Amino acid sequence: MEFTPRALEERARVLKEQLPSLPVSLAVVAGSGIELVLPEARKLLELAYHQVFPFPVHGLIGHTPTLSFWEVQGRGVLMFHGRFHLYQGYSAAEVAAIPRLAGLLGVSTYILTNAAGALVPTLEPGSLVVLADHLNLQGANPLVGEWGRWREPVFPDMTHAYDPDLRKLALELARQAGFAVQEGVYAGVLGPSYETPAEVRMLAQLGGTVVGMSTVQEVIAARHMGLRVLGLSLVTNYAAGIATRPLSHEEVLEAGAKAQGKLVKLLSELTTKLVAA
Ligand SMILES: O=P(O)(O)O[C@H]1O[C@H](CO)[C@@H](O)[C@H]1O
Ligand code: HPA
Repeated sequence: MEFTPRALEERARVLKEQLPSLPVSLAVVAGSGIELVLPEARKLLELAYHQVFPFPVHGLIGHTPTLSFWEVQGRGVLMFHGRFHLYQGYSAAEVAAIPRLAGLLGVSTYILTNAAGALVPTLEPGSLVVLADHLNLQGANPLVGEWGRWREPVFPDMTHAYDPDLRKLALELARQAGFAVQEGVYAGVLGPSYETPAEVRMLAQLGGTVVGMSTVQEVIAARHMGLRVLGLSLVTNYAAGIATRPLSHEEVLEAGAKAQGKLVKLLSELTTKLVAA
């Protein structure tokens, strides 16, 4: 069955009845190998994605597909553990379902994390990139067709897709959490094969800093929903041709696990600051 705006709106209505009745201000999405918890907050509820999204959900290694609901200073924070990717066969609308649902549930700020490859040799694995912009090279857009007509604007401006104030705050807090951190541009490709060395050189020449197979559809949909967006790329590996050994998803997951302590610290600080704002 086709996934329609009506189906998502109906699911949001049902979820609102199931979720604790706290004002929800923030959603956080965990990328590949990134396990997120909020040590100083209370987890009030956890739902499997098949209970959350009105389309068939199939998993991917490195993602535990659940939505958890946390209470932080009397406010609700949604944590999406795992995302949908075009290369898994999901449509652009399904990939964009996470920010759209978050928006329908009342979220105003959308923080996404992802695992990404470094397009430049100076960016070491383990470091963090606060996204300042992106290149959508996936040949898809979640606003095509009826989803684009679902709400205004039909032609959303993407000049400040990644919120400048959130970027500043994230840079400061990431340093405090112990990350080597810089701003950069996310090159979003389709995957699931990793890039060739020639593609990596091209992406760097196009202005990319890191490369990954997610994020851009979500960010377009989030901006269409009027959400403020913060994008954080954990550099899990050097991209092909810069790396001295073959790329693997296992290496990506390992790098996520290694950075977990710092990521949890950063996300805890960010959520505390943002719910209070
Ligand atoms: O972007 P996330 O979902 O973190 O995952 C990244 O890691 C996977 C490749 O190892 C791809 O899915 C890529 O996009
Ligand atoms: O090198 C990469 N390329 C594409 N996606 C990725 N996700 C993690 N690392 C990579």
